[in-house]
Amino acid sequence: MTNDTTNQDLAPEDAVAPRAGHGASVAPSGAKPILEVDQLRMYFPVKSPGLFRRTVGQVQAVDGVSFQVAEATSLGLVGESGCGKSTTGRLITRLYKPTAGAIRFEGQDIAQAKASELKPLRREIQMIFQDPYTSLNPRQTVGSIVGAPLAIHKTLPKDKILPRVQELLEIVGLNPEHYNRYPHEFSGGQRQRIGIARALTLQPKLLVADEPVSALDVSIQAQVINLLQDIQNEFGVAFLFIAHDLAIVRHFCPEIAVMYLGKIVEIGDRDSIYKNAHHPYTQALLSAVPDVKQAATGARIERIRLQGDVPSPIDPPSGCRFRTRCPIAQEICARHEPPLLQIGRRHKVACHFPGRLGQAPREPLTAGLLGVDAVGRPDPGASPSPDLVEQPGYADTWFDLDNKSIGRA
Ligand SMILES: Nc1ncnc2c1ncn2[C@@H]1O[C@H](COP(=O)(O)OP(=O)(O)OP(=O)(O)O)[C@@H](O)[C@H]1O
Repeated sequence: MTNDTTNQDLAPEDAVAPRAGHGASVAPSGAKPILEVDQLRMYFPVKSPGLFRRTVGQVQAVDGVSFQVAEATSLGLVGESGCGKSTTGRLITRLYKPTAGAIRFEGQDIAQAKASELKPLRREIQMIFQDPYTSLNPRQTVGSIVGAPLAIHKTLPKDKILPRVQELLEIVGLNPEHYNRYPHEFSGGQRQRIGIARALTLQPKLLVADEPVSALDVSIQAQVINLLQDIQNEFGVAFLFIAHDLAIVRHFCPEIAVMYLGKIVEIGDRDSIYKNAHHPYTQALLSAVPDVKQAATGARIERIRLQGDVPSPIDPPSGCRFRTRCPIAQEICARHEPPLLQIGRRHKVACHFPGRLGQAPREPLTAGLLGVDAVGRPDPGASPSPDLVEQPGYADTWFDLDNKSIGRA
């Protein structure tokens, strides 16, 4: 069995596009955050070759990232390869211990929790991996793969494990009688379903899905996304959904964070990101999303091709990390890192010149807040605003760029 679309055992969602009932998901208003990430940092040491292996530098993989994920909803984390998405996911599941920052799960900071304290947490937060070929042990049957967490955590008596495994296989659209088969007997899409069943075994409250469909055939991707949507609707699981492009998370995630070189450059609800992006990097990513409607009206924005490569996170550019590839960068961008400013009810952007595509302001909007002049030199008559401390989530007031005033919820 290697082809999902010809497999009779699959759930009947063979359409590529999200099927009826799978309209874009909406975040419930006022939902409580289940996860709060606050100024999270992960620096990997770079060692010299040879016997003594001294630390000669640091890979700043994640550098001061803050966001919230509300209960039973999804945050999409998007950016090019190497921007720190997977590291963020691995920090939240505590496969890595962060260099600094807080990870509050249901209000409790787990960032520095010890191994013994992490055991109960492993039930609540689970991960779905990108590659369904390498993430399943080829020598174990599907039954033992999916049932292993139950055996480890001793949550069920032995004779109840198989019925639970079969129930889980059914939930993910696989034949419950196939529990004694091996991973190689399944196609890529089916293996990813096995990985999803395994992640669901302990009824987690949060799933970190690290590019869960990127390794799958395009025709299978929508089926797996529909399955994740069904799981969210049925069990109320929250998702951190990691993806490298904005097309994949569009229907699934009511809220999206865009990362570049270890930092969040823009975060907001779906409309703010897809219809009202204010960061040149988000705009470039969006210009690569095929949009049928825009193409039909002839209004499709031209593809923005960014110059050069992503710089090394060992030695990132000064000031704004995107400036070396940014089409609108000016002097201030090399001198100061732009703060992640709230510019709408649920919209934040980290740019000195935030604006809709082609409408960036000429003067930096951040100069006054940073206490500097237009090119970023210290302004003797000004001092940095105390409001610049970045918080996860959104405040009740923001900088309304259109009206040049304070907006209020
Ligand atoms: N264990 C590690 N040791 C050293 N550097 C690492 C380690 N893991 C990741 N990095 C580096 O950290 C940066 C961020 O990597 P990460 O895998 O988080 O990015 P990503 O956006 O998920 O990329 P991809 O989509 O390619 O997985 C990269 O420069 C990567 O080389």
